[in-house]
Amino acid sequence: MTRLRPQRLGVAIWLAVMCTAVFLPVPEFWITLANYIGLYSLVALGLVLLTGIAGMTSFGQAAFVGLGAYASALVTTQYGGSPWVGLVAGIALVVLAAGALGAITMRLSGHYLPLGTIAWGLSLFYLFGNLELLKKFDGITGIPPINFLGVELQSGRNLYLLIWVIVALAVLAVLNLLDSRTGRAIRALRGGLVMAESCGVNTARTKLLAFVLAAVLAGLSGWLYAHLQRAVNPTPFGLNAGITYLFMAVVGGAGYVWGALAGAALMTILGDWLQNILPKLLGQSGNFEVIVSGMLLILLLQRAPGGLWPMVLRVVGMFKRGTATGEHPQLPAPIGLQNAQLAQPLPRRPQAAAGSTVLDVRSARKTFGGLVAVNDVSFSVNAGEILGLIGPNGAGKSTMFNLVSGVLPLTSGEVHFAGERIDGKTSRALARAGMARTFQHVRLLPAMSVIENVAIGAHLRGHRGWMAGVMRANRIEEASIFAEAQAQLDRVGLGADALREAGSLALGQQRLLEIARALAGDPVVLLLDEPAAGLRHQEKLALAALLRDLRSQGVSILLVEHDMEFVMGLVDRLVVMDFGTRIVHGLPEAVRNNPAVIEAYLGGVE
Ligand SMILES: Nc1ncnc2c1ncn2[C@@H]1O[C@H](COP(=O)(O)OP(=O)(O)OP(=O)(O)O)[C@@H](O)[C@H]1O
Repeated sequence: MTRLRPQRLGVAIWLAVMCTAVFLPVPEFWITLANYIGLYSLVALGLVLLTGIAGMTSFGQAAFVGLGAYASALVTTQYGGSPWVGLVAGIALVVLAAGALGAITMRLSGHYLPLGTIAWGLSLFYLFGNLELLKKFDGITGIPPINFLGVELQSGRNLYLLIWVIVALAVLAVLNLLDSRTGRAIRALRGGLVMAESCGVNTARTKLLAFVLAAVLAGLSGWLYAHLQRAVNPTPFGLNAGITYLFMAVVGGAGYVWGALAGAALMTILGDWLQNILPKLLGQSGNFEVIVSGMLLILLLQRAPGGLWPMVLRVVGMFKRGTATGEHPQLPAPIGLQNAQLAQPLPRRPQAAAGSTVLDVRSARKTFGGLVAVNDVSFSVNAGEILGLIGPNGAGKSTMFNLVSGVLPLTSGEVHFAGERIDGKTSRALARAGMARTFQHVRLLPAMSVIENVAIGAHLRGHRGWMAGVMRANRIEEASIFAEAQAQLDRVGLGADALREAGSLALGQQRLLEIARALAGDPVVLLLDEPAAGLRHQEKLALAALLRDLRSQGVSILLVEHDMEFVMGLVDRLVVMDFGTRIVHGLPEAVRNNPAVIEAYLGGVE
């Protein structure tokens, strides 16, 4: 039996408390407030997924709430359908609309993305208000209540249980999703698209998925809203509401599932309390609560930039630290580690025959305007060897690395990998073909555990989708991916740190972690971009020892490095670049004594 993880236990306890509350003699007003918190939580939960976790800001979620609400209102009042048919119609409409809008807006980046969401948020609002079918700004009235197992959910008290069970299921679904192969891909978007793609994640599809799922949660909230209010009009689905939803997610802690609930509860209760108390204090009525709550929320965000939930976690952590042993804090074990006994070996790709050419760069050229950054450079990497590519600052090494790894297109020339021409292919296609890389400036997900970071590297070795993640139908695959990730961590010497936060590792360990992540993809060749940069002497020695080990296990490595001493005792062959040109290549000792190298490279070094 699977142990209940703290998060899941949290859902169970909280749901039990919420469900018991309705049977106590609590005032009707509290029930109404709790119902609205539930509805807002659903939308904020979608925003946590979309904005806090996937890193895409949307001001337009209220429009999806409106789509869910109007669809059910229309189905039930105009076509005589049941609210459940309305729910199906609403979700279908939201998926279609979000699919179409997301396909356009998710391509935007920077401030264009939020502006894009504002644009379609406004468009949908005015669509609701101008369509005769939807009774324009007057809206639709006479919406029937939901009938659940023969019971008409007429009152707020009746709907309360349904709302909170749906919220609990949604929280559980998002928690399950995030602890799955697709969830890690969504989280990887935050680490930069180049990193995610180099691990084989289809970033465009993953962004769209996050967008549609967030919209579905909003649509679900809209459906409940329509049957709670029994009337809909465009006002609650406008831009103001969109901003408020985003505020809820950010104030609660946009990076945390529980932050959605915290934010929705805080803003709803605070707004209501201020609305009651301010007229009494000020002796006059007006919308003062909007001004005061705005100021209070700014203050809160100043004190706690990550939102309310991280503050709660810190307080809980303080209590925990009292009993801690001084070890590094451990993150909860992902589902893949909890079911370790289910693990099966992941499929491995055929490795290249020893000595055969795995990577062949032929007259690669790259120009930036008039500057020739890489000038017809050729070299090859053989199976089971370490080839060093070195050169002084500005020699063109990074550009060469980007040409080989599919980040930059070649101006001319060819790159062949495992017998196939690969220039022009995406990083993702190269990952699929067996090329894995690390980054000059380490690119990890610092808040994620070490082992989950490595599991992202094995993305292409699994295939279960988001639904399997949500339904937990992925246990065997998750266990297999995590067994592989643990094996790679053991291989680089980080086995004992699997559940540490990746961001808490020293730089040298972070570089080892990147190598483990690359190895988790079962690569044919490993491309390392200045792995020794910024490392202390001991860390360099450990890294060199690891690379020697990997070579002895048959791994082929292209090592792009600035540090001459680091590569000398390590690589089998060296290629030296200067001013974009290959000036020398050969065995390390011969290269070291070559006058051209001494002049171009060592000449400038004391
Ligand atoms: N995107 C770009 N646009 C214009 N010029 C560029 C671009 N990228 C690199 N360059 C130029 O190409 C040349 C080679 O740069 P590159 O970063 O590849 O060198 P490097 O050998 O990796 O240097 P370092 O060790 O300092 O990273 C430099 O003159 C650099 O200014």
